[in-house]
Amino acid sequence: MELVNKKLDLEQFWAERQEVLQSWPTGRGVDLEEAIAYHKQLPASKVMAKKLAQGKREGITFAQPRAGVALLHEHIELLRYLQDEGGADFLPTTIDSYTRQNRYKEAETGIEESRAAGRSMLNGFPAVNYGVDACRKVVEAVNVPVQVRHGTPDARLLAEITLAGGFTDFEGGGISYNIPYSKDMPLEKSIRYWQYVDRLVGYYEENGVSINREPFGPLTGTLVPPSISHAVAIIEALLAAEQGVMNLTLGYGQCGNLYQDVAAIRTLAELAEEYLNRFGYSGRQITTVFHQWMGGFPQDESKAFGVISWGAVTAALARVNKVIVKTPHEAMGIPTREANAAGLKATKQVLNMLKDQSLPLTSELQLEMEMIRKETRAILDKTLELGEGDWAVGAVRAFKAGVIDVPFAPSRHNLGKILPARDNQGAVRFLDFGQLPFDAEIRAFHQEKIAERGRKENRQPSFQMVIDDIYAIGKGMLVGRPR
Ligand SMILES: CC[C@H]1O[C@@H](n2cnc3c(N)ncnc32)[C@H](O)[C@@H]1O
Repeated sequence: MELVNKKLDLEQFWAERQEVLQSWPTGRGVDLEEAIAYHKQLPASKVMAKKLAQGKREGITFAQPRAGVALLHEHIELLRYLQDEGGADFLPTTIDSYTRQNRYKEAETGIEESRAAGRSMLNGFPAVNYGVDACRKVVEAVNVPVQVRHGTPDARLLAEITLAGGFTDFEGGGISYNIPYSKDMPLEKSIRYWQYVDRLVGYYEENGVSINREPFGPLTGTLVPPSISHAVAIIEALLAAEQGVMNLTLGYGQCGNLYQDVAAIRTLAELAEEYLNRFGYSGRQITTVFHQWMGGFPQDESKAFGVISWGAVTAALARVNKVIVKTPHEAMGIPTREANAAGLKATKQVLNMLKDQSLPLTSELQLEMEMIRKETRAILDKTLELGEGDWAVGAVRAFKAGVIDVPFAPSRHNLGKILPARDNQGAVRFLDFGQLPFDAEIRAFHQEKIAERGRKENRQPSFQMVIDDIYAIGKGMLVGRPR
């Protein structure tokens, strides 16, 4: 199938839906007209796009955890606990890894093993195996919007079932849920699968139901420079808008330097609006989400709370619409519900204490914003040129050429030539630009910033800095100083 950034026509979409809904027995439980009616009876307090709009109007930064377990009643109890004890403003349903790879048979086994063991033997909620009615039990058991969080390159059936099940937000995208999650899924395929997902959301929107879409901002979550994640997020927003998506939350994973992270959030919304309007997609609701540090965490729970709180401070000062919260069990694995709630409570304490404070627009902040604008525009404009005006084709060709290049990505479709490293203040810079389309001014800026660190550490900038930075936060630092 020739990839083209064009809204799927309904004939094509209906035909494909028959095949998608037959790929697992629970697909038979999806009735789109009935699902639209179900959504229309949901209270506004449970509709993500509406609550985000209210938060954006009132300048509220909402907090949301990640959470998902194998058994339906345990998952419901977990979400209720995170809502009531943790104070979650939005709830997730994190989907298990088998489901993310369309391996529903193994997910089924995982459910049976969990029942036998009396605890979750899956690392998330196997929504496809449970089907529409079970999803509705989850949505009806809580009082806040629930979002599907996962990492699925082919999320067509997962979207059909969870959206019919009353979830009002769906995370991911054809690039952001491929490059960081798969070894060998061609971008032509994953982008095309996500055009289906977005066309489904567009169909809900055309029938009066608002479903929010959230491209996965952090990507590999390890020292990803803002302009790289912004370029991917904005391309996914443009592809989604073409399919009729009207509500988008664009994301960014914390890097750790305050000015750079605040600059990243402020430029993300601004650049998204700029490109969406430039390409004729006006009237979209754009919100932002900040992910607390996505890289290696300290094992020590007190130190982990330090990292979580620093993420909360940055989210508050960036005035981001939503912050995704980490837990003090991050270094160990799936958190207990108490640890998950603790991360939420620490975050909300900081958000509440900072809601009446703001960060002045200092010259450092302005410089970081200007650099991110220049870099992101350079990547996006080159991508469109490679695509000869088509964003989907451009994205595929940009990755092949290394015009978009995600650090530490497992995908063989990612060139993997760039190298990030922190500068002396911990901001993430480029040690190696790979094939990125950056001019001499941008390159000189990064080279000087890293040279400054080299002078301070009395060592030549090298790959060793990258390695030191990857382990730094887990060891209680930000910049990976030499021992
Ligand atoms: C994107 C990776 C992030 O998702 C988190 N995560 C993945 N699965 C779950 C899960 N089932 N419950 C809570 N957190 C989870 C993981 O700890 C990491 O912070």
